[in-house]
Amino acid sequence: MRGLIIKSTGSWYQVHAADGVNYDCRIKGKFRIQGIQTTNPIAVGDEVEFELEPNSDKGIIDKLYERKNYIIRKSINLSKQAQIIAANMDQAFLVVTLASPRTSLGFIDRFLATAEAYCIPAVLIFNKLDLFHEEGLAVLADYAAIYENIGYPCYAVSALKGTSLPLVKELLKDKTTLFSGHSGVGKSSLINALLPWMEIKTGDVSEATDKGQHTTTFAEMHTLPFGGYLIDTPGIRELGIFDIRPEELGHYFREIRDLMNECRFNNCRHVNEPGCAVMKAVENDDIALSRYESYLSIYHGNETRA
Ligand SMILES: Nc1nc2c(ncn2[C@@H]2O[C@H](COP(=O)(O)OP(=O)(O)OP(=O)(O)O)[C@@H](O)[C@H]2O)c(=O)[nH]1
Ligand SMILES: [Zn+2]
Repeated sequence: MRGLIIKSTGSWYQVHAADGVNYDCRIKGKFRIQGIQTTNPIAVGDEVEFELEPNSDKGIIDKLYERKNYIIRKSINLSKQAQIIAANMDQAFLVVTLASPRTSLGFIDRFLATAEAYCIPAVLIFNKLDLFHEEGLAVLADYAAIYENIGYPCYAVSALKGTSLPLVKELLKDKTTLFSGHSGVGKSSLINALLPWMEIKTGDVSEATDKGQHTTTFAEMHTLPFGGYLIDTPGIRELGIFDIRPEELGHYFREIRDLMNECRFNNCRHVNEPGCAVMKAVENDDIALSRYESYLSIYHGNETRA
């Protein structure tokens, strides 16, 4: 039977099958992504084929269907190993805030570059709108403009007051959506406000995440009653930029990608080359300086964290 992985604990997988029932399944055999060693072969969002064991309601997964996309992160303690966080997403929402704890533009740009690399359309949700007055609203509009100008939809919402949440709900309908955001931006509050029956824990306490324990965190997939799925990534602070070679990075900044053919040298790094169309666009304010700075920061391997 064909099914969708909706939960994974590493050894057991919950499969939502074509008959509408959820089955607990194990894996048989090896599932490998070419060239990447993974600590978990299958993740939420994966489409699989499974068979029930004789006289049992438990199943064995024996086939993994090709993925449309997937996100992985490096395991810090096991070099070269990666963990697949989720697969087959239609879109990724990054919940951010310009209130406290403020999301840095560098963090946003890193996320967007990663989403580009994984071929997942990204949307920015600016939360805590209720805390802004005139001046703050102007800053918010400036920030949103940076991203809307390069084609990323932006929504300003308040999880607390419910502002603009129907719009966000509409975007979730019939789609598989990944929710990300660093601790304290109100991601759990937002999910609870959108889907009150889910009762995800919220609070100011952020669990002390020891980087060595990455392998114990799994994404959670929730079925939406109005159609679609929401994938929450608790404890995952950022998607990480997995093995993007510096010379590829320009491809993952949309506005840089659009201009790179106009640089004098076809191997231009857009760092200090003469005749660089990207640097010229930054000078002319056609490319936002903050975006270019993020490009340079990632290019030079600067691991700035929000
Ligand atoms: N003013 C205001 N506060 C909010 C809003 N959304 C969330 N908060 C507050 O922000 C804090 C963090 O909210 P959470 O929903 O726990 O944030 P989170 O992003 O899930 O963070 P973790 O639980 O650490 O992953 C809480 O004190 C919330 O009450 C909002 O729209 N407006
Ligand atoms: Zn250039």
